Amino acid sequence: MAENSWSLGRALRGLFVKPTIDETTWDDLETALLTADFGPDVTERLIDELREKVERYRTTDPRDLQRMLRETLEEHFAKFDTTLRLTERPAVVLVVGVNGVGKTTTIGKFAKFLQRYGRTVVVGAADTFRAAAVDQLATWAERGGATIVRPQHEGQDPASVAFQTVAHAKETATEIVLIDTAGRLHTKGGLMDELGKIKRVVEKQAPISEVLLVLDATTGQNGLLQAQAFLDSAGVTGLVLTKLDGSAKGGFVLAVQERTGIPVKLLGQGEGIGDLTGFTPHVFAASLVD
Ligand SMILES: Nc1nc2c(ncn2[C@@H]2O[C@H](COP(=O)(O)OP(=O)(O)OP(=O)(O)O)[C@@H](O)[C@H]2O)c(=O)[nH]1
Repeated sequence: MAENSWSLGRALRGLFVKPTIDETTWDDLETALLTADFGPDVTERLIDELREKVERYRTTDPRDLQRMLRETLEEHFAKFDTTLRLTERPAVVLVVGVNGVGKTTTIGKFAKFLQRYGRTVVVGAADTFRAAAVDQLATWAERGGATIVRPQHEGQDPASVAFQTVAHAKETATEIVLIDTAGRLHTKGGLMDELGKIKRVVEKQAPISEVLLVLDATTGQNGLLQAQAFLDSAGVTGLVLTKLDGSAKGGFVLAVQERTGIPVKLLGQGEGIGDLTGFTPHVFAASLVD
């Protein structure tokens, strides 16, 4: 498997080839986990669990520790149900998040991802205040093989664009609706009111299957603070982490799940249309450790 920037592999290599587990092993492991942005709480818990397992199995072999680390991480990742719920027809997905985190790009990549599974997709441009943003979304929707419903004029009520997008999906039997929403308004209250209105209007026609919050993995804890209003009141059902490529913060994936209690459902790992994958605990844990 090709080594990812966020893999712990390099940081841990020296540790697992040593003849025996000793105190420096634990120090080095702690440093590697903290560096990878697991955060102090999760790091401490992981180290405690691993020390306990090493003791229970009476091993001093670092290769056992490597296997236990992989298994422990997988157990932690798998505590959350990372499956996308897209069984309704149409399945409506609201995509939320602050500006600049990669929302537009993610929508294009997600459309492509769904298309690869044979799904038809329409994108609704309900972030209606910047014409340039709508054009950019249109470009990404096209790359992703989706149609787009645009506002009829700049600043059109976002909820009415969302309504028209779901109506279009029903008329054309399009299976999945991805709705782009605004990342910033003058007040946070205004933004949440707008999202609430979009939801109410959409739900007159179809249930909302997922509310996906897009987070930039390179911003770590700070990005979570910026997204707090969404976490508090947008009814987020899943997280999308973007910009994991080039980031050394593989641990953020676990830290963010534990801190929010919300599963990571998609990972963005590049600027290309194909650079979005689902999140599979087993695969991710193996890529982190091996
Ligand atoms: N390396 C990398 N870059 C990404 C990824 N996702 C998005 N980007 C880049 O991040 C920048 C912002 O992405 P956008 O999709 O425009 O972000 P946005 O949240 O829609 O931003 P606004 O349009 O300002 O609201 C662009 O330069 C993207 O190419 C990713 O997974 N990896």
